[in-house]
Amino acid sequence: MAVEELLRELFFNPINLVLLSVCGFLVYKIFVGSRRKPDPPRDPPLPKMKKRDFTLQELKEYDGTGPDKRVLVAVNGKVFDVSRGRRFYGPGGPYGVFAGHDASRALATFSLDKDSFKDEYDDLADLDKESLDGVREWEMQFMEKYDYVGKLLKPGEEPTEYSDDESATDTEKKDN
Ligand code: HEM
Repeated sequence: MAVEELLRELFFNPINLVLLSVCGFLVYKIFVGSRRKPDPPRDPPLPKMKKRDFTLQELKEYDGTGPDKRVLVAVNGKVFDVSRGRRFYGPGGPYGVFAGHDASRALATFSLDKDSFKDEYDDLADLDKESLDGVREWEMQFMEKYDYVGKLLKPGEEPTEYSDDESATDTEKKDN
């Protein structure tokens, strides 16, 4: 009986139905969608970016549609070069909405809704501790997988002057 109730709750509650459809769509995009057409020839990996900080506006230029197709995503105040995860974040990818944006709120709230992306700097001040812990965990995952390029600047914050030979790093050792 408990299983029956669970299934009824899962399939007849509209919120669960919406969540199930979103998950189904993402699984489709990640696994099935990418298999339908043969993989296009891989672009050679991009050279590492010179280290620099970004305003929210500057970040927007790196949405994967520029001449070098570079994709940057900000998570918890840090900007990552996610170009090697193009199948996730590139145009048409399941997480393509993150490209050139601050993905912190979306990751913290596990929502791809357009309300998760603000036009102004988002200080996440309204989020609870659990969501903020969540976004820190995502930040750590991005640190492990992608190159750290620089900071996402708060309004009025001056960009750091990095030395000429500093390029994006796999870890953030130089900042802490
Ligand atoms: C509930 C439905 C969802 C399902 C079934 C799902 C499934 C997956 C799967 C299978 C992967 C790993 C793909 C791989 O490594 O090949 C993945 C990665 C990921 N998902 Fe989801 N996802 C869902 C929802 C979301 C949502 C709502 C978000 C964010 C708001 C999200 C953000 C991510 C991110 C950032 C990655 C990591 C991509 C990377 O490695 O850079 N997912 N997801």
